Amino acid sequence: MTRRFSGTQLVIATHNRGKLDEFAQLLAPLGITCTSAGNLGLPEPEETESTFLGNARIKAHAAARATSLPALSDDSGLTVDALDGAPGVYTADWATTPTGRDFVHAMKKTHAALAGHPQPWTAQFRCTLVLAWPNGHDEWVEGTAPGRLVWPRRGQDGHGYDPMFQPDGQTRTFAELSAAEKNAISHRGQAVARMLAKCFT
Ligand SMILES: O=c1nc[nH]c2c1ncn2[C@H]1C[C@H](O)[C@@H](COP(=O)(O)OP(=O)(O)OP(=O)(O)O)O1
Ligand SMILES: [Mg+2]
Repeated sequence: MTRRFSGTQLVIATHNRGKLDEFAQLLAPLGITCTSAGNLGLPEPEETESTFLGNARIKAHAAARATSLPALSDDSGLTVDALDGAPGVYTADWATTPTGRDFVHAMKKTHAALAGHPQPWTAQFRCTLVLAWPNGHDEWVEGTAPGRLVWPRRGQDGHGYDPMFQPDGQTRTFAELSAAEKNAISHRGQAVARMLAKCFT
């Protein structure tokens, strides 16, 4: 049986500021109090699974256990068709440098991997959301945003790989869209809509 959320407090199980800002906007209509794992100072769990769902479960259950509150996690990434789905669950790892995460580095690495591959460089942003309760129950949904990678990268807004991702039906990249425009079509926006329909109605 699908379990429904009936509380007044929810932990967003992320340490990513860009995701958190998007969740704040997407969940604002619910009128519930949201805190985040990052702002609570919870440790960032190791993402040791090989699927988005597996890693989303790790993050949601860790935060739910630590806070005794329901927790919503997001595991997401970019799958590039010409790269057989890479970077996929390793999308964040491609940003790793000796001095921390650097998404300009990650985008350059992605562009370099596409050398010799004909355009369009079709790709998808994918998001799996897990809502976990302290007793160990969870519910999950997915969202996908199809599009293509562009180079040079364009736009100042957004986060992560947004400047090199142009969603289908748009001439602008995610980083050139307003937050509301991105949320209306993004992998995360679609997954949140599905989670709201599944567990918050
Ligand atoms: O809308 C997006 N716009 C641009 N880039 C994005 C987006 N959504 C995911 N991404 C990229 C960033 C990160 O490199 C990876 C997710 O990795 P992922 O482990 O799920 O997130 P994270 O480590 O940044 O934060 P956390 O695990 O604390 O939620 O995909
Ligand atoms: Mg992560």
